[in-house]
Amino acid sequence: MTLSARALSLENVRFRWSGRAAFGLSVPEFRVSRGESVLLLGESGSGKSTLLSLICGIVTADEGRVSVGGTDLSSLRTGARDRFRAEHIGVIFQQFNLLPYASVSDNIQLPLRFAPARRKRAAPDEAARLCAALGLPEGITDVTAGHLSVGQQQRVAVARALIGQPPLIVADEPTSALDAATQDSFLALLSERIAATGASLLMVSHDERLGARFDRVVRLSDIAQTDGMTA
Ligand SMILES: Nc1ncnc2c1ncn2[C@@H]1O[C@H](COP(=O)(O)OP(=O)(O)OP(=O)(O)O)[C@@H](O)[C@H]1O
Repeated sequence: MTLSARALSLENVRFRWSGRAAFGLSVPEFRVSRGESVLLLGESGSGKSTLLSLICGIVTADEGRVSVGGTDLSSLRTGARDRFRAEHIGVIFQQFNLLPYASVSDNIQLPLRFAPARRKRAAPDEAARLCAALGLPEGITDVTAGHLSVGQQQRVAVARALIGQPPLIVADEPTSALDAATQDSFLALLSERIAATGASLLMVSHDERLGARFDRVVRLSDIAQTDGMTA
């Protein structure tokens, strides 16, 4: 398999947060193939969000290489990295990060503002279609995001990650606020939508029970060494 066939590849990566309680993470090798879904398990404070920040180019590795779709993120300057992320990665944050005063439709379309190629791929009614596919009620696109239930916010965050079909979806504990039954139906919906676009999914969680819905389950401790204060 050629490097460009990888959705994601980390090689000999080292990263350390600065500051007194400096936490360091090193990842000799980690890869995700195109179309593959991977659940990355780790305890709270083990470095999962740090790893996702490296993968999204929010922070850059001190050493080694993080490549998304064959592009080495450290070869891009900050602005170019932000645009690259908007074009190629759909991110679902732990707290969803919706704009509370903006409509559902504007929230979903937000990444398209910074990503012309992704914008071109998105059909004019894609926000509404994604909402329908994710089981949100008709007409919700005009509702202000601050008025939504937690479960609805979560679906809107997924629609925002999926719009314009980015090749990699990255999710940080998106089910932590849900009960077990809702978690399962949410994950079923997420997997189905992602399979429909052929994207790869990397989700991090501390919850082993979610594993059945993924092609592969990886423990952070199997791919990374960490040091420093972790609490
Ligand atoms: N912006 C930051 N600046 C400095 N240190 C940080 C920063 N973000 C995280 N850390 C440190 O990195 C370590 C790992 O945190 P991280 O959030 O990556 O773990 P996690 O596995 O995602 O935890 P959780 O499951 O609780 O979200 C912690 O010691 C934390 O204090």
